[in-house]
Amino acid sequence: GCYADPIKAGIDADAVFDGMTEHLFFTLGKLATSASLRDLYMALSYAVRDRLMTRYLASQEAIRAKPHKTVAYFSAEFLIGPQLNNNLLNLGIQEEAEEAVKRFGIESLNDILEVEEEPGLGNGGLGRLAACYMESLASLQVPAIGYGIRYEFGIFNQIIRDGWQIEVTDKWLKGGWPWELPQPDESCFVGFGGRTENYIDDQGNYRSRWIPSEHAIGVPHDIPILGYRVNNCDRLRLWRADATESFDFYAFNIGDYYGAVEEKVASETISKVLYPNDGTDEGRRLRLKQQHFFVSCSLQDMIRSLETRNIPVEQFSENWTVQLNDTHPAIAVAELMRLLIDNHHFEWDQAWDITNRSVAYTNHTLLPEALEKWDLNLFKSLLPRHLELIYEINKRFLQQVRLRYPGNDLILRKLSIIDEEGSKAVRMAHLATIGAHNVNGVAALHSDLIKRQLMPEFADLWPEKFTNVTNGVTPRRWVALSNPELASLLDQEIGSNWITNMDLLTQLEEKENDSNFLDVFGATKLLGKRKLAGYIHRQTGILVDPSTLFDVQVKRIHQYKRQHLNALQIIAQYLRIKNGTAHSIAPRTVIFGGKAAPGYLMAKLMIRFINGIAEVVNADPDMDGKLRVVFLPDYNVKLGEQVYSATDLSEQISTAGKEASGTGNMKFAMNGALTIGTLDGANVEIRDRVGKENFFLFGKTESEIMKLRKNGYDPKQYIEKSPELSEAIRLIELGHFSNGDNELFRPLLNSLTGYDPFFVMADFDDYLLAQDRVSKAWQNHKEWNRMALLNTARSGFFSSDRSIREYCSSIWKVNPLEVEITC
Ligand SMILES: CCc1ccc([C@H](C)CC(=O)N[C@@H]2O[C@H](CO)[C@@H](O)[C@H](O)[C@H]2O)cc1
Repeated sequence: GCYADPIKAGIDADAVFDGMTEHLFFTLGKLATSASLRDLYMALSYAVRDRLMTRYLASQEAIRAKPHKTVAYFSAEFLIGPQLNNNLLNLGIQEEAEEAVKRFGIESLNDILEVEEEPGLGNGGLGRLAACYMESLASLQVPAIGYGIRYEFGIFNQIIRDGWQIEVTDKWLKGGWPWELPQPDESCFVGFGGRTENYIDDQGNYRSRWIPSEHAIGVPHDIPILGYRVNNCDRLRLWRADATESFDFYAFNIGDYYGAVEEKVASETISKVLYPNDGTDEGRRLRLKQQHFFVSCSLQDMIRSLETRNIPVEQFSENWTVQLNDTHPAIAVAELMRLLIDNHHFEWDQAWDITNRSVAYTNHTLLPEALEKWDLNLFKSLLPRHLELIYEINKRFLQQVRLRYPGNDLILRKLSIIDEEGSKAVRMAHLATIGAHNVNGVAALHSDLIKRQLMPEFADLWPEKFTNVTNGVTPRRWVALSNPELASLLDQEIGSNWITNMDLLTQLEEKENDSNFLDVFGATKLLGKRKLAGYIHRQTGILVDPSTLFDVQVKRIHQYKRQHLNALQIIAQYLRIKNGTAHSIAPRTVIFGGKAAPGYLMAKLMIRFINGIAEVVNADPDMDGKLRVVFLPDYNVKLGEQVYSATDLSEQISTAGKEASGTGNMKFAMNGALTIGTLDGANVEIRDRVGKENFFLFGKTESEIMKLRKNGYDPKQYIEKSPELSEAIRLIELGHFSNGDNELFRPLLNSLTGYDPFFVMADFDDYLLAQDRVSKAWQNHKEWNRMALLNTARSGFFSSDRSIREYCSSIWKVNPLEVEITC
């Protein structure tokens, strides 16, 4: 059924206005006359949420009525970003909302959108990919649930003080968040610690069971994920941890007030905060607790949904397909076995068959320090029953390996889930790979390196199990929402179907020599740059000229992403201008953005280094009109929406073989930025598709880096060979960018001139040459716009709709489900 009341469901401006007025009055207890911007944001959000509900409920009803295989996307992170404008776009009522808010005397809808708090429930690439995938699943009408954790505090807010990153707690929930629906009656119990015991059940079967010493409750909070202009509205089910016993009266009565709330505090801590590391496994007990918590709640929830629909649990894999977003939810392999064997009394083989058929695993990084390995004792103390099951899984697996490689003990040690070297540990990537029916990388080169470098033995054992699905990004948020000028130009030029069929963009190629069109295309970029210039001035006080080349590197700060290589190149440009040898350099504004993990000191020093350079360059009159350097604080999804549509040059300069894919690179290309980059991750596929001539390539390939590493790499050789590089280093050593303090950047210099693990020195000269090619190309604006247009025209492949279609057909074997809404 549907809800026809116009105040709740009408999609014209009047109805939206009435809906807002009603929520102001009844939900927020405010009169329009005294409503703040935030009140109006909440009122509009509730009014929009009303208009999602019919689709939201109909989508669930459709599955209840006719069982349909559903995707369960398990991720410790979902970086969903601001929700209001995305829901207005996907409902198709942006204009109506614009008109409605104007009736409250508001300048524009943008003023309302600006006050929205974004849920920072992720660190970077992995979390944002999960969000793009959830939106594409709904837009492609594929039933899906994203299962994760409702962190009370998300990724920290970043402020820059005296050039240093300062972390500030992210209180995203303060004042309430309108986009979630708590469902306490669907809570789940989760155990931790304790012991296991064997017993004989009343049919005389030998069984094992877990006696946890600690429990927590998982309360689900559902967030509707509406597809673009379809009835399908999937959901994100995020678990909040609560105490089984929230107040201990006995403790209170004897005056032990802390004791009275101790258990509550302990349980709630589980979903208190997101771990802010983007690629370094810290192996903290609470992190493993978080992983088991949301995985157990989710699997219990999935089994319960079968039972409530009277579908036998035996048919789990026909009704659910589980995607593990990296190893963070890999405990799912053992937890599903536990639930099927201990709770539903399945025999081992049947339970394993169901698990193997249902689970697939995506790897997002090759960095050794990012591969999760849990200390055996920690694992045993927290999850004793799971360890027993993992031992059994491992035993049976190694039997297979022995058959395949008789007498080869080394390979047994290499493949075992249990790492016996040094302090014993549980290798989660091995558990995921053994338990899954499919393992994929996130770009062609990365998937190849998984087979050649990370898991050669597994790939040799199960070649068909290892596949590739190159990442993608949703064009709804990353073009239509964040670049409305380009979107309306596309609508005019090729109609509006591009937004759900990005391959249509190739029609733009016909316009590559249409200079009027190229001018209009260039003009949309300039509009974005003007907006960003305004934002930069408001945030940092730095005045930048939108007519300069906007050269942008925004992503998490990490040595392998080589923000310091970019910074060194800026010093070289600075020196050329100072020495009067900067003949043909393009006037540039170099923009950085990105957070460093709080414990990652070298990354934090890289931020200080960039700000040190910015201070000197921006204060030097010789640089006026030639060079400006900006570090944009608190880079997140919202800021990203402003940056991708305002960029001429996209910096994708990681050491070849280190960036699994990258997704920012795709967002830039879609919005007509040219890429300067290495043959790493998805850069390879971007260059192949947009055309080698429309991409500024530099740097050593992955195999050249391997050779260099194997044959012994001495960065000093490269410094000596490069006058501009050695001059730049000399200037840093003099303290030129640190007010004369020549100790401040010592650790950075020592790393670069000593071991240089990411080959910054080896790629410097080639990078500088590529930047010269950029400067030269920038001189000819028409030619630049032509290349930019071809990047947009040929970026259709990088839509997350294409990625999701590949997952659906090659891994999940699921089909779309039309959701009928009969009024
Ligand atoms: C255990 C700590 C930890 C936390 C996060 C991660 C993520 C896997 C890191 C991450 O975000 N990887 C990025 O995933 C993107 C989506 O596939 C890729 O585009 C990026 O190249 C990859 O770095 C690893 C380890």
